[in-house]
Amino acid sequence: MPTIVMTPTMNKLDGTLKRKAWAFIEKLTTSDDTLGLHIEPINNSVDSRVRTGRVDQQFRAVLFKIQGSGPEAYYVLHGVWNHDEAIEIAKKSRLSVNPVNGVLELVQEEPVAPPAPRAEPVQPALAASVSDAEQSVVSPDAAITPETAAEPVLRARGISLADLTDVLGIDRDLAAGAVEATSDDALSAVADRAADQVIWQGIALLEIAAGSSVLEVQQSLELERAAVALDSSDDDAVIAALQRPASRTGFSVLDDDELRRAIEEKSFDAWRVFLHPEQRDYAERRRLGPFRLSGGAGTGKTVVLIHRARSLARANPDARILVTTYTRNLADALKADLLRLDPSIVLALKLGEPGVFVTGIDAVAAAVLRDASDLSGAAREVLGVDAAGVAKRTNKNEWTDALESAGQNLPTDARSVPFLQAEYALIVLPNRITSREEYWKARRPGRGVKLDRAKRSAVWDVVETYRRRSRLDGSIDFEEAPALAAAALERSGQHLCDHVLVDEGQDLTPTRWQLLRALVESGPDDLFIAEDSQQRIYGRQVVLGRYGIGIVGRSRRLTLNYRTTAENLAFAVGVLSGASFTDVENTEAVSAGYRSARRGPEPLLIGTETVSEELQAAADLVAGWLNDGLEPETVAVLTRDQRQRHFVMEGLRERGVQAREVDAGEAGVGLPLVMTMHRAKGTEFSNVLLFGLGARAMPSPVATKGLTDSDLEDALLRERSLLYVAATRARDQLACTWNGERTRLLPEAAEH
Ligand SMILES: Nc1ncnc2c1ncn2[C@@H]1O[C@H](COP(=O)(O)OP(=O)(O)OP(=O)(O)O)[C@@H](O)[C@H]1O
Repeated sequence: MPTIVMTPTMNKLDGTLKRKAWAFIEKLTTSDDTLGLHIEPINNSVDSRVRTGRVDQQFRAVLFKIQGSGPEAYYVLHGVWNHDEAIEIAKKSRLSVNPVNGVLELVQEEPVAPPAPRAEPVQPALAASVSDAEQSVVSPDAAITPETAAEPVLRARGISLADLTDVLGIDRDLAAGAVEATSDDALSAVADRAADQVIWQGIALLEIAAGSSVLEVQQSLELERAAVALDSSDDDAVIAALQRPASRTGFSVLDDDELRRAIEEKSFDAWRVFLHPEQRDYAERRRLGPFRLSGGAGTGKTVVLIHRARSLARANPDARILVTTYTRNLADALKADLLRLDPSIVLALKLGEPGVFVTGIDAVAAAVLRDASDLSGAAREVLGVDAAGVAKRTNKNEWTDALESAGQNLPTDARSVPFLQAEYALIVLPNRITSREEYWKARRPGRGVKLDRAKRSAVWDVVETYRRRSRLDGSIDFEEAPALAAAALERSGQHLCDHVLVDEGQDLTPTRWQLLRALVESGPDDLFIAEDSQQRIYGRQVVLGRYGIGIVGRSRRLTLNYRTTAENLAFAVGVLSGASFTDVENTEAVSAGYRSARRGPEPLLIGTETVSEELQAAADLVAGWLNDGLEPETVAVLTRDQRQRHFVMEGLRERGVQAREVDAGEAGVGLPLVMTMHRAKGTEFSNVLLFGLGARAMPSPVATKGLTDSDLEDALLRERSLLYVAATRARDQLACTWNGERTRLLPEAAEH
């Protein structure tokens, strides 16, 4: 059976043609002699290995047959086109091994785009010199005087043509275009052009455009020099080149299972097969201890986590692997993605059994508590009581009631439910404080409000009251449950997992981290943490080192955004500007260097006078998108809270636009969706409308009411992050509406 190698173009077919193309591939997998496939070479083609095959009367597949020294051929599928176009494309397509780095490329002998202004050969040594670069700056038709001519962007950064061609292996014309670019936009445009030709070169130039050095690009794409000169005409060299990490951004050798599924589904998800070398490395390389993968929204952290779970499961089918995250909706989505990546993966039915167990972190706590052997010991250690009811969760109002009944002596800056809840979750529980005396002595780093002994006593009065009431009620709260579970595990000396992988780690609270730490023994591949501190919309900033999770030196960041267009990304990053975020290692989180592989329309910003006008604008936008032919479920309207979600649903309905209100559970298909920004975490849509971005609605008055100064600061940070999360859900078109004054969290941009 021949080996089938896919390129991304094979996924761009629609309708009947798609069906026929996959039927063609299916036949090809059995034998290339199959009657009717008409696999034929093309006269006068630049690559003698190119073939066309008959998809139907009108369409032809263009493919390469690589025989090599093995018994079976490799078929590299380039794409499917109308007969005449296919012949033209086949004639000029060449599979070529990059002479600098051994990466496989599919190139067109005649460039599709007009040649860059400076196409004549340049001696690499000379190209690096200033005089040469100066000559090449001025395009013949640009009326720019030497005084006004802008300096090429890359020259200012000390990057020469030779760096791009001879060190990185970038095509000479593209490299010439890049070194001549006098603005970031012009440089990005060259990167876009490169991506249309050879994907890895597009990524390399995008990384350069975003500020990476030549060495950094070399490392990120694993572009070390080819050890031997590779000969493109040698089939075995081509087959070897397929394995280079950067080749795998544009070519995927499907294994039997993947191929069978792709044929069944008549497509394959790019994220399943075309990983960036960095993503592949983070998914596959074994680590000596906890590993943190950070990165902006849409950079593929979840994709890496899912690939890593599979890789660990494949390496040891008996391993007990936990994949978890903060909310149940997200855990369900992770499970669905894991099964999409690999339906044969063995899911564990219970925590602690071999296989991959996917569930929300609170369900993990509940599962541990259900089976814990020494619950009373854990209750004594954490809560200072002999027994705790672990099946029931404490009512949210208990803190308010405890504050009212025992908070008379509290200082003003500690007299709020959010303050007390945070003090309990960040200090009391993780330190297992069970007495007033212990609380007096506790260290309280990062808590803002200073508390002397008397003030601490006043806080403790409320904590004690809260605990007493919960005990009478027979309940524990959502912070206590993981604290107890962690203590129970520690007392049992048992580790229920061999590997724990956490998504959206920034939202986890200290006791949840303690639980994760207790689930898995410290050692190789114990914890893999995907997180983005700038997307923290729950909980408080946490420093992992305080909970036995030492990451030092095992932290990496992804920066290439696969989801959002450059326009939406710039807008979303603008939401973050002016605020400072601290990550789980207690260092400043940065958003510099994020870049997008895609371009699209500018975000639409629509301010109206009245709320009814805003609803009308929303209804018009959504109706317009549907009229343009978007699949309804790829359109989402996001709101700040549930009340507004109902309001928008009603407003759209009154204006003739049917939509589906999404809360917990699956989003469903067939209608545009309306959900809160919180619910939208981890999802993505083609077009997204952020409704209600007025100054009075965001920051939310409810979320910021009655807070102490430092709590308010953190709440405002979370509001900003929430808007960032919401804005980064759009793949293509982002729109924002408000009535009256707009929120100050929005970055400055033109109104439409
Ligand atoms: N190598 C890849 N090739 C193609 N698509 C990719 C690749 N990596 C990620 N993607 C796509 O990019 C999008 C974002 O990926 P993912 O959800 O993993 O990002 P994330 O960093 O977890 O985002 P967020 O923080 O917003 O949840 C998804 O549509 C995913 O399929």
